[in-house]
Amino acid sequence: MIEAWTADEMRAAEKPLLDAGVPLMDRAARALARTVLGDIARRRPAAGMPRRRVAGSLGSDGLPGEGRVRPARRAGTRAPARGAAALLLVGAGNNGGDALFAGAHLAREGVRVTAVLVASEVHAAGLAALRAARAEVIERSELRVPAVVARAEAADAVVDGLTGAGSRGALRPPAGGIVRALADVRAAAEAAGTPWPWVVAVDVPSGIGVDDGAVPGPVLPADRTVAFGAYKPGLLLPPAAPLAGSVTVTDVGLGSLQGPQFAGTLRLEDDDVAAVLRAPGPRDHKYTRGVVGVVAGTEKFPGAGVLAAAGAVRAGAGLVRALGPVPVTSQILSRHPEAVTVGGRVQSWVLGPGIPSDGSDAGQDRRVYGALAAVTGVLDAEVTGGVVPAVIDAGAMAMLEHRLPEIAVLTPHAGELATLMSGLGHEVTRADVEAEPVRWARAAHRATGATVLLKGAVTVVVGSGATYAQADAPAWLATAGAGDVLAGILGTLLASRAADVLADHALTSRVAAAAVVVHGRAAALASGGGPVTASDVADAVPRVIARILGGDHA
Ligand SMILES: NC(=O)C1=CN([C@@H]2O[C@H](COP(=O)(O)OP(=O)(O)OC[C@H]3O[C@@H](n4cnc5c(N)ncnc54)[C@H](O)[C@@H]3O)[C@@H](O)[C@H]2O)[C@@H](O)CC1
Ligand SMILES: Nc1ncnc2c1ncn2[C@@H]1O[C@H](COP(=O)(O)OP(=O)(O)O)[C@@H](O)[C@H]1O
Ligand SMILES: [K+]
Repeated sequence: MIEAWTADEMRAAEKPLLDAGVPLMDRAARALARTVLGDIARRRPAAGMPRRRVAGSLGSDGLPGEGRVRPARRAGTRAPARGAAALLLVGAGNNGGDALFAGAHLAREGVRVTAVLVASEVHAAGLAALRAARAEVIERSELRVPAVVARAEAADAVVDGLTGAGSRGALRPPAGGIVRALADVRAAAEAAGTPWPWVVAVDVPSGIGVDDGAVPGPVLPADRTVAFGAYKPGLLLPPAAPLAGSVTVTDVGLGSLQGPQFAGTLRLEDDDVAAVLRAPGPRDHKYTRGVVGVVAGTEKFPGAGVLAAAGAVRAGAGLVRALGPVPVTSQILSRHPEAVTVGGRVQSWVLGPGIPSDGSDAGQDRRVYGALAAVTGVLDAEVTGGVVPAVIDAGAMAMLEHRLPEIAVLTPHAGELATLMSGLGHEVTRADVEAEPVRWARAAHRATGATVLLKGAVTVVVGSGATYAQADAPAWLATAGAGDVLAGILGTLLASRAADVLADHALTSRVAAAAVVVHGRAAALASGGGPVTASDVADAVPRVIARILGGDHA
């Protein structure tokens, strides 16, 4: 499990260490420099490769004689980053201090380092160390944006040490102007397929909301972020998370300290998902494993029913009851003959994929209302079979009449969340939700009572406890029907854990996050770097679950 620490939690944890004289910044800077050196070396294979050295002249055949070839030096024994250029963007605080000390290490390794001081006062000891290592310094008073951009373009690596955990709001000038210019040039280079230096962010990409993942102004997207001590929430949460590139957490000595007291922002890893998945034992039978009721698909959109059923079946439901008009259920049966199309008790519901709320659905809306009565407990258990968890997707989100329990999971994408919240009296557009997904997912949880799973490149799950932020899927997953498969997978996981989530409603968000991981991993496995269909994703689910349960992580 990845557990993020907020800026305040980091400060509280580091204080006793700093008071005791633990050299946190020195450790941070060394780790940062090591990472930058490694990245530069990897990106300059010619410099890092062992080189055979030929002595004397060639033989008459044009080849050097064996005796005249000196053995290659082992890779890594030369300083592969020697002669490379690094540009440091240095802000006023400790984040800039980390960059300056790291720059001194880089300069001693033979890297040509230029530090751009973006504040009039920077970390004094760091600047002294950098000057002692004979790096070049561009003072705040000499700053010209075009010249900084030109330096960046000529560099092998850019180290972003403008702001870290002490950042507040959008980057102010001149940092903001420089970052906007660099981000624009980077975007243009990427669009044109031209090379651009490797960007390493110190602790966080400067300008992101450290605690909430906001992107209030310009941010230079990083290829790698070297985070000190722990992930910060903004490295996990959208929309900032993708700007961090790949995140390396460096232990600066906080490792043994207690983490956050309250569950804040979490990301599940495979071991955590394995603990949620319930593999059947010898005493299990299909009813103990969990029966999933699927009300999905209409004559207009039968495929959504097929895909939701596929997700449920492939994720290991004991039984899937697919309910709907014959033209839908016959298609589901032809693809999934193991499903049954008669009603009966279920341990979870999957409601809404492929059901428009325009009255054209041959009774699917009535089935959804009936199931929602079971989920909310507004009808007697003797009528409904009792309260069970549910996935409420697509059209079913427009049919809510009562406050929901946390065991109900709403699964909107940003557009659907905007519609849902607008219906509840909040003026909110899709763009608003995309700009502040966690804020609006939390608002939806408060307004409806349900667990809210907001889909996107980073999917967030919000209930009464921690916020989960999962980024397990390739962008190829953004394809029609992928959400229907997720609804089915989640229905099966909720059915298998129904007793647990009924006993502790707050567990629902963890089960939902686990379903997102299974779905994302299945997309990655099915994709292999290329396009996927929603059906491919469903087909890959059994292999992904086997790998996760077997500890053979996909
Ligand atoms: N917690 C840890 O374990 C460690 C933390 N260290 C570093 O310390 C950093 C935190 O240092 P600080 O508390 O000094 O904070 P920062 O270095 O993040 O930033 C504070 C400075 O940035 C300026 N600033 C803030 N918001 C700005 C904005 N929007 N536009 C322009 N300037 C802005 C402030 O005026 C202030 O001068 C961490 O991110 C990390 O890099 C490391 O040195 C050592 C290990
Ligand atoms: N850029 C992206 N990268 C990774 N996954 C994505 C991206 N965009 C969307 N997804 C995922 O693809 C799925 C799309 O689901 P949804 O929007 O409900 O589509 P549909 O209604 O067609 O099934 C969700 O699981 C979502 O998290
Ligand atoms: K930074």
